[in-house]
Formats: sequence, structure tokens, C-alpha cells
Amino acid sequence: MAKKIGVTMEVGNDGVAVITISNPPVNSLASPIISGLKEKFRDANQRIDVKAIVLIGNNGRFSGGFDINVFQQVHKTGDLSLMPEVSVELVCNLMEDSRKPLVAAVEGLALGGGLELAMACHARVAAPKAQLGLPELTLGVIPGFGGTQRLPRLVGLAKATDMILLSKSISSEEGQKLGLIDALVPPGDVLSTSRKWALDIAEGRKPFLRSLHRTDKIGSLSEARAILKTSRQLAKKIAPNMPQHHACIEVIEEGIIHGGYSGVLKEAEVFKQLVLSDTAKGLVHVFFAQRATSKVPNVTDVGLKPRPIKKVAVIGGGLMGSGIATALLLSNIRVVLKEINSEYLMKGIKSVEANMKGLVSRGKLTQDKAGKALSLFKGVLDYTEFKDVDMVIEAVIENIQLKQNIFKEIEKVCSPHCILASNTSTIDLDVIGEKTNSKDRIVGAHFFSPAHLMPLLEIVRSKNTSAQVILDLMAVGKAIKKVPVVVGNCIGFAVNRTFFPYSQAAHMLANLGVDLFRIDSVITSFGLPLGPFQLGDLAGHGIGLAVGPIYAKVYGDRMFRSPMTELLLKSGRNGKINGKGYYIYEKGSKPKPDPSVLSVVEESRKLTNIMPGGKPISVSDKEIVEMILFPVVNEACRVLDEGVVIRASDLDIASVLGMSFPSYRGGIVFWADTVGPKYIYERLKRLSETYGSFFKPSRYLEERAMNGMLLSESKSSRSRL
Ligand SMILES: CCCCCCCCCCC[C@H](O)CC(=O)SCCNC(=O)CCNC(=O)[C@H](O)C(C)(C)COP(=O)(O)OP(=O)(O)OC[C@H]1O[C@@H](n2cnc3c(N)ncnc32)[C@H](O)[C@@H]1OP(=O)(O)O
Repeated sequence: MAKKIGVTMEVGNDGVAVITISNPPVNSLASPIISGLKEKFRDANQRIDVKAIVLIGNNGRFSGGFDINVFQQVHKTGDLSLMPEVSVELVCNLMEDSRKPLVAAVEGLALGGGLELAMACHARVAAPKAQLGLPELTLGVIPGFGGTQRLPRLVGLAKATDMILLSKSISSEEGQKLGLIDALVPPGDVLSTSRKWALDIAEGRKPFLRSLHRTDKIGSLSEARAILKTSRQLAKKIAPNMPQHHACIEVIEEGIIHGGYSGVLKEAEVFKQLVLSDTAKGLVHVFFAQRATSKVPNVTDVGLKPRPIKKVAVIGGGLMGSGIATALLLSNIRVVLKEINSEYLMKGIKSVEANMKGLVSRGKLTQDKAGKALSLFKGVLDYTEFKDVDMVIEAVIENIQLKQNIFKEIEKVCSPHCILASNTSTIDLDVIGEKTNSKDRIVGAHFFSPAHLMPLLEIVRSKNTSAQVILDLMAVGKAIKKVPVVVGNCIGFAVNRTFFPYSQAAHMLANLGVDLFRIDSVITSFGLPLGPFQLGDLAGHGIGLAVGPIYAKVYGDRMFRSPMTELLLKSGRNGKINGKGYYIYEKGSKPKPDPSVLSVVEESRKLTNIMPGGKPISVSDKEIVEMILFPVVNEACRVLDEGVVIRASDLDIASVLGMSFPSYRGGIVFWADTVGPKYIYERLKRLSETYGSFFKPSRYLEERAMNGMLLSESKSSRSRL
């Protein structure tokens, strides 16, 4: 059925015109909506039978903001004229400066442009639990319908800058306390109360307030300057490589110094510049890429319904198992945690409790909710409880035989509908399920550490995994607030496979004589939160050593073998786990580079002996980025070529959420396309001539470079999905 898009107006006997926005599912402000709003506001202002106006969104949602598809069209075409020149005409002239009072009837959500329209009304009546916010900065732009000026005038400068810079939304309950919402009423009363409120303003019983003209919440100029100084420090900390945060503060400041109208004009100007920035392009891409992951051909489009998953068994209470159990419990799913002896079980239970405690102490969870979650948790030493679980997630060490035995056992004790999932990060699923007759219900549920915090869930399907099982796991993933990305089966799957050259390239550079702390610092300046050496410290170096041979077996032709990890472990450094790796870890302080590790590096350099003429190479920061990330792009090309992901943008999301690749660069493939496949190909070719096959460009990259194609352009692939 075609969705009904448009703006309607109905004038009641009370003289109130109700203007309704309809654009399912979130009433986004697409071009026909904007022109419809202009037309209806003009009409309502002219009609003599209209005394007052109420603005509402259809189907219980006020509006999710400006239509983000328009940004994408502007990015594809470079054509700014696709953006409406409406900020002042619609929001100031037709709405806020209207002679007839206007009330926003807010239900469900008012985000971005949606909240900005509501703030241009003369009062706001809301239903409980409506979501209110200005998340534009997450898209690389700033609010463009006057939000930078009206929000500070309604809630105060400190709260407004906090909400805008951190893209934090608030509930209508909090909105009422702050003065953003004038009345909070039961959902069924929102429209009737709004009508009455609008008439009360029209007839002088309530004040006719124009947000842009208000000054009561702004404070003195010196107070405002102090708040903006703190905001600038915050922006520097949270978004060092992004332009929109600082630009937004400048725009807010303009309004404080020269008045709200001047601020609105500057806002439109800055918006225009930002919408075409690389940051906006990357972030808008990520917005749509994330939503695309929930569309899996032959799984989500064949009429299947997810089955309820109420009880899950987790096998293994180590770091991963306890994190997974925590994530499930937090979403009210009953969990049984199985271990092989009481000592390990107690450790697992304590880890889950510690995870909850950590969330409570950071204010992310109430004590009450933590208690409720833990009441759904049980530790066990045998399989008795497994008979009625809906899913098992195995999270033991990466040992093929152990996993095969576990799957053989659980096949016997669980019901035939039970999903059998493995949290392996590396091992082929077909191998894990080899000894069972249940291959259709075996699936990979690859969480990222710490599993209760990291947002990605890589769902690995083998050729035999049924569509129903994939759909069920996707639903569980969403229920526990993860972003599930469905990928094909291969060693390392999509994320770890794409990123295995990351640390190897770093090791090669260090062995070529580049300072390892400089490498980490260059990579963090590029935007990854941790450089490769600090990341290794965090994961623990034992893991790298354990999975290395598994990778070597299949990808050995393009691996750099560095003795550094082994030497590091021999010198008693296992990273953060034991307080000492490349860095020193002391409780309560930031990791410090450990100069004494340089003797380990020297030993490694002697063994590899790859420095040309025995002398350290000289490289620029740009070259360091290229030598570390172009091999990652090269492996991403192989992942695309083999059809391990459904679409290139899935790999972008997986890299952003699984590896913390900077979202403002759009993900690994998007970034590579921005740099240019031809440039990357030529650089890798040169590097491979100097340093060997580790850098050899893949066939896919070469083809794309030669044919002037983007890496993300789809092709008929040899899909594994
Ligand atoms: C010449 C230049 C002059 C300059 C003048 C300035 C003019 C321009 C002014 C712009 C003004 C404005 O300040 C800018 C904005 O408003 S930007 C948008 C701000 N809003 C957001 O960022 C909200 C984004 N959306 C969400 O956070 C969530 O989608 C949600 C609204 C909370 C709903 O979440 P949920 O229920 O989980 O559903 P989904 O996320 O899956 O979304 C469902 C589908 O809806 C699509 N969607 C959502 N929001 C938008 C949107 N704003 N625009 C377009 N589409 C949207 C989403 O993609 C899903 O679609 P599919 O089902 O197809 O995947």
C-alpha cells in the first residue's frame, strides 16, 4: 500500500485549525511536507473562521525531523538547491510571528526539525514519555530551523548546549521541568488540551510567548560566555576531528551577542557550509547504512516472524560469556550460565554482578533494575536447565575440539527448536557443527568485548543455517540493543578478518624502525580511539598468539610474521590484564607509554632484520595511516569480493561498531571510496614492490581501480549469503 504523505488542515467549530503532518513512519519533514506546512499556515492565517492553530503529527509521532534522504541527495549531486530556503520564512514568519496562536501537540517524538517546529509554536502540550531532542550533530550538521537559538531561550544555555553538543534527547517529563513543555497530559488528551490552550492564548487567558524573543533563561553575558567556554572545551574533547560542534557554538554565541534573529541567519549560513562537509557525508551514510542492516534478503522479506526467546543458556563464564549474560539479563531475558566447576562458575557469576555494579556506579542503570535483572540469573554445572531454553550461546575458548564436543552434547539435551549459537570469533561454523545433525540451527553470535557495552552483534550464517534461526537471532540482537549484522562464514568472519592486517601492519612499521607510540598517536589522531599497540594491550597478547595460526592457515600468503608478541609475553607483559604491555596500567590513571618495552622492540627488529640497510625508515604521518589502513581496505575488498557481507555498507557499520572506526569517516569502505580506489591501489602496489606480498593489491581492488569504479558499487558476486 502506498504511504500517504502530506499535510492536512481541519477547522473545528471552536475556530481551531488542526494542521496534521503525515509521512510514515516518523513524519519526517520531506519537501512535500515543508511546502504543505507553508501552504496550510498561510491559509490558516488568512481564514477569518480560524482563531488559533494546533500542529500535530499523524499516528502518535510529532516528527522525526527534516528528511535525511534530502541530505543524501545533496551529497550525491552536490546540488544545494535541493535544500529548502525555509528556515526564516516558515519557522519565523509563518509560524512564530503569526498573529494567530499556535500550539504544538507533541506525541511520541519531536526530534531535530520536529522539535524546532514545536519550539516555534507559542506553547507545547505533550504526552508522557515523548522523546525530545536535537540530534543534528550526529549527522554532521547543526539544527537548521532555529533550534540553536530557541532551545537555549527555553531551557537555559547550559542545558541546551549539553543537549545539542551531546545529541542527548530528554523525555517530555524532563522537558516540562525545564520549561520546554508547557503541559503534560494523558495521551488521549493531547489534542483537546492543545486546542483549549491555543484558544486561551487567542482570548488572552494565557500568554502569547515567542521563544526567539525570550531572554529570561539566558542569564548575563558573562555567565553565557563562561558556559560557552566550557562547551568549547567539551567539543574539543568529544569531537576533535569534526567541524559541526565548534560551528554550532559559534552560531549559539552569535544569537547571545547580537540577538536571536541574527543567530537564525547565521545558523542558515553555517548549515549550508556543513551539509556539504565530508563529516556530514560520512555520518549520513552511517545513519542509512545502520538501518539497511535490518534488511536481509530471503530472511526478513519472506513473511517469517521471529519466535519469542525467553530463556537462554550461556556456556562459559569468562569475559565474553559473562558480558553476553549481562546483556541478555538487562533486557529481561532469563539466563542460565554453565561452567565446568564451582570455582569458574563463581567467577562468572561475580563478573556478571560486577558488570551490573559498574553500570549502576556510572549512572547507566538503577539499583532496582540491576536487582531485577540479577533475579533472572542462575548458575549451573550441568545440563538439567537446558531442556527448556530457547537458545544456547557457547562462549568457551577458541578450541575446535572442545566446541565440537559441546555442540554434540547440547544437541542431545536441548529441545529440537532450540537455537545453537557459538560466540567464536574465528572458527569455521561448519567445523564447529561437524559432529551434529542440527546444522540448520547452528549460527554464529559473535559479540565484541565488553559484550554488554559494545553495540555490534555479528550474526554468522553457514550455508545450512535456516532463515528462521537468523531472524530469531536478529530479533534477540535488537531486543538487547545491539545492531545485528548478518555475515557469511569464513575465518574471522567480516570484522576480525577485515581488521587482521591492522595490527600486522603496525608490527611491520615498528620492525621497520618507526616508534610504536608515534604509530598509536597517529592512528588516534586519525580517529580510532586506540592505536594498534594499545588495542593489543587491551585484548591481551595471548589471544593474538592463539588465533594467529588459524589465520595463517588460510591467509598465510599475506601475513606479516612478527616475533614481537611472543617476545612481549616472554618478558611478562600481557597488556592491561597484568598491568604491563607496551603501556603501563595503574589503577585510576591513564595508560602510560613504557619506555622499557623498547628493548623488546629492538630484539624483534634484530630478528626480523627488515630495516633497509639496517636503518629505520622515515615516514610521514600520512604514510603511517596509509601503511596501516590500506591493507585493511585491501582485505575489505576480498570480503566484498567473496560476498561475506550482503552490501558494502554492512561492512561500514561493522567497522564503526565493532572496531570503532570513526563514524564521521563513514566506515572503512566509504572512507576508502572517499580516498579513491585508484590511489589506494597504486600506493599498495608501490608498497608491495618495496616491502613484499603483505601489501599486494587484491584482484577486486585492482579491477575497481582499473575500471574507475567505487569499492562500494554492487556487482553480481559469489555470495556466501
Ligand atoms: C540552502 C540551504 C539553506 C539552509 C536552511 C536549512 C534548511 C534545512 C533545515 C534542516 C533542519 C533540521 O534541523 C535538520 C534535521 O532535522 S536533521 C534530522 C534530525 N532527526 C534525526 O536525526 C532523527 C533520526 N531518526 C531517528 O533517530 C530514529 O529513526 C527515530 C526517529 C528515533 C525512530 O527510531 P525507530 O523507531 O527505531 O525507527 P528507525 O530508526 O528504524 O526508522 C524507521 C524508518 O524511518 C526512517 N527515518 C527516521 N528518521 C528519519 C528522518 N529524519 N528522515 C528520513 N527518514 C527517517 C529510517 O530511515 C527508517 O527507514 P527504513 O524503514 O526505510 O529503514
